Amino acid sequence: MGNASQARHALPTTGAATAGGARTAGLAKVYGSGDTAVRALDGVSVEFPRGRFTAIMGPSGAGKSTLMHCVAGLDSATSGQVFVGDEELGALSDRQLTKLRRERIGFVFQAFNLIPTLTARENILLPMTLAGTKPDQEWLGSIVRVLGLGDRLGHRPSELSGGQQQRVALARALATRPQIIFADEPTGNLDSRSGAEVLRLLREAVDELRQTVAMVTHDPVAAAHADAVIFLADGQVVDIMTGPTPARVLDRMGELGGTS
Ligand SMILES: Nc1ncnc2c1ncn2[C@@H]1O[C@H](COP(=O)(O)OP(=O)(O)OP(=O)(O)O)[C@@H](O)[C@H]1O
Repeated sequence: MGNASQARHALPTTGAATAGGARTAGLAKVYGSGDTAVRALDGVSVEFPRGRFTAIMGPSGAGKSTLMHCVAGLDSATSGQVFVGDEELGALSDRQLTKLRRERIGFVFQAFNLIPTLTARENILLPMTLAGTKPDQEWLGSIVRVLGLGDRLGHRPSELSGGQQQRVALARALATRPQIIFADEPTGNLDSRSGAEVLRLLREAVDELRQTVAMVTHDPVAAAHADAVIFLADGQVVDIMTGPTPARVLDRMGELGGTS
């Protein structure tokens, strides 16, 4: 894998790749009402800085998925604000939000979510096929090179290992040069070797392709690949750890009451 600064020079720089990451200001999310209301997020102000890899951790029910869904525009805030780049999501119409999600946000899921009848190449190009836009061949070439998918592009998901399928899913997320990629337990369905490979590639997407990544995980080893870890508990940010190591993350999770 080439030298990071060389790769940076070799890559084209377009608007989407250089615009800001995402952030929230006083974000609150309440599900339901009255006696059954659940305050899933309670005044969360966090930043997912451009070109950085941020992990989100916390005990079960802490609000990790809710935070990710609100920042990704999949769920609306009850109060407070979410910004993707300069765009405040609450100010957008449904149509604008759908467009922003399609063009500026990438998703990587635990379950890969590839279309079984399409080849790896067709899966990677699917967001652009749906949007009727042309792929940037230079950018696609960079992605395929970094992810090591060159000899797998003609295969269908059933002909690929779990790790290879997740690499295709990551390539699909990167293909539109999103402003931010959300990864939800991306190694949850992988053996430890394939999981480590996917984490290394997420790291390279940040270091070599200058992408912004936010990842929800329960795994301290996975979180240690990030530049910073946001810890949530009961819908609030209780800590932000920079330069995480598995041991420090594990300790902090222990204090918060468990690793899941
Ligand atoms: N659609 C919903 N309706 C009602 N309550 C919800 C809904 N989604 C989440 N909640 C509640 O909001 C709180 C936060 O849930 P969330 O899924 O964000 O937590 P999490 O940290 O991702 O948990 P886990 O690690 O178990 O996935 C929980 O109490 C959950 O039960």
